[in-house]
Amino acid sequence: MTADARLLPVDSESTAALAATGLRYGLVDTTDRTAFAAWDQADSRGFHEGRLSEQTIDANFANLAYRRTTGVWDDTIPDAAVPVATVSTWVAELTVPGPAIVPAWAVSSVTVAATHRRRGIARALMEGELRTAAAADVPLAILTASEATIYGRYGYAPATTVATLEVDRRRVTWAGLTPTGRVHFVEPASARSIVEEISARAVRRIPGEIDRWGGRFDQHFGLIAPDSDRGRSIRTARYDDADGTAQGVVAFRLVEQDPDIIRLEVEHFTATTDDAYAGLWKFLLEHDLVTSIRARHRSIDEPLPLLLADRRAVRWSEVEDFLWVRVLDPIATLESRRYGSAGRLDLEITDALGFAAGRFRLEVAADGSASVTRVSSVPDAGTDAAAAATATLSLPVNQLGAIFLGGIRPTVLAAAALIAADSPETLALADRLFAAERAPHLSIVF
Ligand SMILES: CC(=O)SCCNC(=O)CCNC(=O)[C@H](O)C(C)(C)COP(=O)(O)OP(=O)(O)OC[C@H]1O[C@@H](n2cnc3c(N)ncnc32)[C@H](O)[C@@H]1OP(=O)(O)O
Repeated sequence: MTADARLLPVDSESTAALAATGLRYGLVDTTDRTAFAAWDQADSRGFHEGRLSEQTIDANFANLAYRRTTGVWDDTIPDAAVPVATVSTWVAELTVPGPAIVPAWAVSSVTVAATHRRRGIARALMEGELRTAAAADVPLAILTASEATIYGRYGYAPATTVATLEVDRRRVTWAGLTPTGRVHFVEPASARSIVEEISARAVRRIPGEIDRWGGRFDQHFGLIAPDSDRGRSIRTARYDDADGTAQGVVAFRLVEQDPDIIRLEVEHFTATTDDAYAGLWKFLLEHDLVTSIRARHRSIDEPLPLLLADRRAVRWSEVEDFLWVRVLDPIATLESRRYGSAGRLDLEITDALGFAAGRFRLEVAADGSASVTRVSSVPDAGTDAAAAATATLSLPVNQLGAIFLGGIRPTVLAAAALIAADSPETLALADRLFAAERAPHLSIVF
């Protein structure tokens, strides 16, 4: 794999397709602040956000310059320095069941200007980035989607689910374990100075999480504009275990909707242990005067309700698809994770873009490790008795991405006719194999 994906040239096929319509596809020089600022403003406009302040551009320039930053320019428009389309990508570390880590081509900032939409620009960019990722030997691509209808056509499918959690604090009686450590209020800059190390440990425990970048913590902790109303409203606290080692960080703000209704909004929550998880939640719930606590992008199998005397004090809403996965290399992708049981399964994969198409044999050992080989798509029973006898799951590449992290069972996808198995036993085997140690969860938008 390339050491610096940022510098790989843009895909030649997409360059030619866009040039045929008078558009120029290229990389942004992320050492050039002026060029980066034009791209950053286009990205913000594409997401219907306001003009970025110089302070925000400075922060993005400092934090996001490591990414592969691409744009499409139309030299015939008045403000030709501002791209009419944007995408940024980087090689992230995705945690997979095991847990283990696999490099993933993270795709973000996909925008096309309202003046240039629906003429194939996004398709050229999405397909171009997939070809670049595959050529760089990155086994899969990932994204979080603004709409659920955009990315299936490129071979992505949702692999994790998130929900918003809201606690009615007046109903709370703590009934869970007694945390062994202590919570300390710390200033945001102090929390920021320790969170990277704590977060690195936390995300490696949870399939579906990716490694973080500094700017995301700055946002959560209000440090991009610390003197703004939002910056000043952020409170941060640290959880130290019984030995005094920091094991968690939380950032939150209090929103007064009415003198009698005060909501505590969780902006950031990292815990590396069950003890730290309980300690930080107990602390948040112990805020007198607060009526409710709201946290977005939480896992659907949070233990929080089980720590309270009245589990219905916790309500869930906005249960949505979150991390989308697109497999490019089935062998490297499937071999990167551990499986729920031993067994052998053939996967007959279709892929309109060609990357992952073929028949692949997944053989899982007793320790959950896998070896994957490409086998003939048309097995000859005479010469390949194993292929003829092997349980076979037939699926489009999207659905391979869906089941990869163990977030949805093959049986459920088969019930929706999205995948097919040669027998009910094959489906049951696929369910057992792809089961993960916990529900996969990504807790940030990117
Ligand atoms: C990972 C992320 O960054 S998620 C963020 C995505 N971006 C946004 O939501 C910002 C606002 N939206 C936009 O900027 C644009 O509308 C985009 C990027 C979603 C689409 O850009 P366009 O250049 O118009 O798309 P393009 O013309 O290439 O369309 C390609 C295909 O996607 C379809 N499509 C495009 N946008 C949408 C949409 N919003 N919903 C459903 N289908 C869509 C098109 O119909 C077309 O279908 P087909 O080729 O299968 O017939």
